[in-house]
Amino acid sequence: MTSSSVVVHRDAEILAQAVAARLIVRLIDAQANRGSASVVLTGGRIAARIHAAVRDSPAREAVDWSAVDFWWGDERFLPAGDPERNETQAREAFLDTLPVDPARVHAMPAADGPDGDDPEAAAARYAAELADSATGDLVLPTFDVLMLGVGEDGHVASVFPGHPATYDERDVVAVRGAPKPPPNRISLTQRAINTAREVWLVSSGFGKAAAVGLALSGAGPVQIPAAGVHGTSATRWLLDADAAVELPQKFRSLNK
Ligand SMILES: O=C1O[C@H](COP(=O)(O)O)[C@@H](O)[C@H](O)[C@H]1O
Repeated sequence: MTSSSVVVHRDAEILAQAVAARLIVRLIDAQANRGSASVVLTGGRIAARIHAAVRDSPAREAVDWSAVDFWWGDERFLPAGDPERNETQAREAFLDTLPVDPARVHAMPAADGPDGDDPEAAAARYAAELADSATGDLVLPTFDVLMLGVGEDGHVASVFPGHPATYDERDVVAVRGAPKPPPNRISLTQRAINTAREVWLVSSGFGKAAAVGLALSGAGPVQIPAAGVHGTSATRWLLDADAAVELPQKFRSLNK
């Protein structure tokens, strides 16, 4: 049984604080049930605020950070340490301040990594790393929570509207010619995203309102990739009030 919900917070700061609190509790519960936890991080502006809120929360002490696997939903295919890499931003915002196990921080390969400037080979390498962490016949580990930002155009991870990634049968793909810089990226596909127990779509600001509204109004997953993702147990839309201004009426009445 999968549940779907929309929660609207007053502003971006409250949204970031609330998502950080949710994330900490989710990790605590996963560790209580299974001894470890697995989270997929996203990039972007609201993610940076969530990461900082986790870092600054006293409740972070309740998580065994050495028993958390960190994965990424997408990466800007740039050299290691580039400030535009989602990995660099997450490390600086919170991972470098927490007692994580470096072997459990699974960054996507960089453009100066073992595959050089070849995003297809880098994507295949990340798929292999995921498969190595999977159990039984699975080719992906089971993610407890997978967070996504939502682009103004409705993209999630680096799955952009109308791009081949929207109908790719693989779990990890190289993206070339992305409409948002940089053009070369690596991304989980919607198919891979949809294996996570919980998928959280986090969105802030008026610029996201149209995409969020379309995604929750039945748009197709190629036109609006955010419309094509869900968790196996829960799908949560976590919004600030500005991102929620074009929500369909049925969601607005629940979030007055
Ligand atoms: O480029 C990307 O953009 C999206 C959204 O970022 P935002 O700053 O508009 O919130 C992000 O989710 C994705 O991970 C990132 O690579």
